[in-house]
Amino acid sequence: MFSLRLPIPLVKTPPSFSSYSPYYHCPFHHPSQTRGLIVSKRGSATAKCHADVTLRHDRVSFAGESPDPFPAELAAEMMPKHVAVIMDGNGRWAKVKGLPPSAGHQAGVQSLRRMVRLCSSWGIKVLTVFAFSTDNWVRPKLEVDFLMRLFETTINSEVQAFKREGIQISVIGDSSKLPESLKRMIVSVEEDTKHNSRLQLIVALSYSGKYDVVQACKSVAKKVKDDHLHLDDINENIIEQELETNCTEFPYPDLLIRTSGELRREMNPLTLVKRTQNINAREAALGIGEQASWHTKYKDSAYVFVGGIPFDLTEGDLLAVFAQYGEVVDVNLVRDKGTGKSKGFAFLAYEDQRSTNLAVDNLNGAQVLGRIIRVDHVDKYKKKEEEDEETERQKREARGVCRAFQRGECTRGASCKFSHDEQRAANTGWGREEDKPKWGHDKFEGPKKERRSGNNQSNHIPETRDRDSRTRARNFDAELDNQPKKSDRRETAKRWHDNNDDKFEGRENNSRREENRSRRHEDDDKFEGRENNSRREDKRSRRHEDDDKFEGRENNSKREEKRSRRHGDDEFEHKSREDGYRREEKGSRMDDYDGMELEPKDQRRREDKRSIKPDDVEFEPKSRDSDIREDKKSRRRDDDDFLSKSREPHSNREDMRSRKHGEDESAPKSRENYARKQDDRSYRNDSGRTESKERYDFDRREEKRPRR
Ligand SMILES: CC(C)=CCC/C(C)=C/CC/C(C)=C/COP(=O)(O)OP(=O)(O)O
Repeated sequence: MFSLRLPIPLVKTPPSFSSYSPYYHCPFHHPSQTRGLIVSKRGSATAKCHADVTLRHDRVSFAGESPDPFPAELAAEMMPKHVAVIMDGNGRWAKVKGLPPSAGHQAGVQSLRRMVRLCSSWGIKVLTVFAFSTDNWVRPKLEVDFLMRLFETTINSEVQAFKREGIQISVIGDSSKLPESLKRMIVSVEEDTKHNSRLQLIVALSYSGKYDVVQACKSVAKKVKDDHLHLDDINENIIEQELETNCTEFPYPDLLIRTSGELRREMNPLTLVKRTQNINAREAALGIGEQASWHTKYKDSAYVFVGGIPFDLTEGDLLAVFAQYGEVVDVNLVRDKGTGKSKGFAFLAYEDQRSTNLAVDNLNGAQVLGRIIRVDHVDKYKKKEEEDEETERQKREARGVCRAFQRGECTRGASCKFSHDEQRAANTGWGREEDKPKWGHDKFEGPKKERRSGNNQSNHIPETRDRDSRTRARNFDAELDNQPKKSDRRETAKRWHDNNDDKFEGRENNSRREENRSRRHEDDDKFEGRENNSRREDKRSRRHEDDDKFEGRENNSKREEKRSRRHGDDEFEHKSREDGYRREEKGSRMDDYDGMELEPKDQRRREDKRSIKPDDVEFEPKSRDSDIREDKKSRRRDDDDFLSKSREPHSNREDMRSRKHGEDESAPKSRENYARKQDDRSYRNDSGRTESKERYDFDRREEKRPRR
């Protein structure tokens, strides 16, 4: 909820898992080590290992038996009062380490222990941890159960320490969905710690901003209904009072940390300008010297970044402006290669690094020809070597033919990353695959199939949350390959795939299935509720069957174009800092810089709204409903994934999977069942056999997603 209020600075924290990893205390994986967090091994070996958790707090306690000394390099006056932490990245952390997600969550608890101890030692008054959002309920049941037990056991085992250390516990969120035992425990721990005042630990469980707004509205509405409040008296303050986040003296976090280390990259440039100005102002007010200043972090870089530069300005103009603070030895005004026009941002180097401090302090936020420029330090500027024309040409050719160029639509001219070779364009529809004759023949068979293949990891595995969860099943095989006895598993998998080739793999069979499916779906039109599905199927079969019709090809090539452009960007630009700045610049161009003069509060709200957008996209995929549906569909698969990824013998899983496929092939009992099976199938078939639906849906979403 608080995120609607403040432009909260996001801080990247490397996952701070020290040598102490709870996972290593799981006797199931590391029987030799059993100190600290004990995972009891009751019941079924595979299921219970991560489901029954007892915590022994003889290692790292929430509350600090040995308070951490305050770091000398931090200024006590500048410490945040309220720190909020989104506890994400557990799954990713575990995955990187080849561990099941449960191990990631357990490691998260250890991080939380350290955070509580630090906050308590360093005088931070409020720590909010976003542990489980309302969206998390769609996770596999097994994982949800595991987390609920983890919350309960963790908090329960620390009550005494909380009391002893003066830590107050408050839990916010929709408690109606929580298990009864957890609810009881929450009531009791809140009561037991309510008079503590050293640190308030707010645990957000089953919480989301929307949930809070809704419950606040209901509460206000009830007051109006009960005549305790008049309609005309409802204002922001009234709503604010009803928010659950208002359970503390300092409701608005000064610092928001995502433990995954994810950053909100596209922060509004104006916000960045103001943020730097604020830091400078506070440093000046506190009389912080050069040594302790934030500038010292950049003492090894003589480069500054300049954004928001009026497009008419030249290198000479920049030199004139920046030379006020020292001798400028390099100016890289970034220009479009094709048109030569300035892109509105530049990198400048001073001969004396200290000049960068002056330039940042004095020119950040200055107006140049009516635009507010942003000047900031550059951590590690890597001077881009100019490539000679021949190298560039070779790279372009290697990337393949520009699809837009083939359609006569490319507007990038010489700056296009792809080949504009007329001859190649005439011969090929598929970039690098130019050896084969393409038009009208094997258009869908070659690269496209390759692209569809779920096994091809290099093919842009989507990274957002929802997509990630949907691709888990597909990554499943790949993950297994990394497990011990790799070769055996590959063998088994190969044998299985070979055996089932007739049933599932062949292109011919695939298209026959598609035909059958589309034929069956024609009948479906008669049935209410199935219409959309049938339309989708129709489209799909049209794409497959109407090779001669250009429509399908065009759409497809448009998608391919988008995709390849994305690939191109990812490969050659995205990672670079320059690209980050470029995106910022796009944002800055859209900005109304008059905002600088605004009242701080209004200003903050505007910036807030802007800065929320990118994150919303990140957190809230386009179609929440459909994602939830898909998540539900994949729940069974996720359960398997969560439980037994690294333990269950591969052959067993392959067996199970083959049985599932066998069922799929059986005649559907009813139309509804059939439809369900069709949907399920797209998630079960890991190796791209029925990925067409998934791909199709994915492509649709991609097409709808606003381009940056
Ligand atoms: C007592 C108490 C409050 C304990 C906190 C326990 C804890 C660490 C909770 C976090 C649970 C969770 C859903 C994390 C998201 O990680 P993820 O699986 O979504 O990771 P990902 O972002 O990599 O997918």
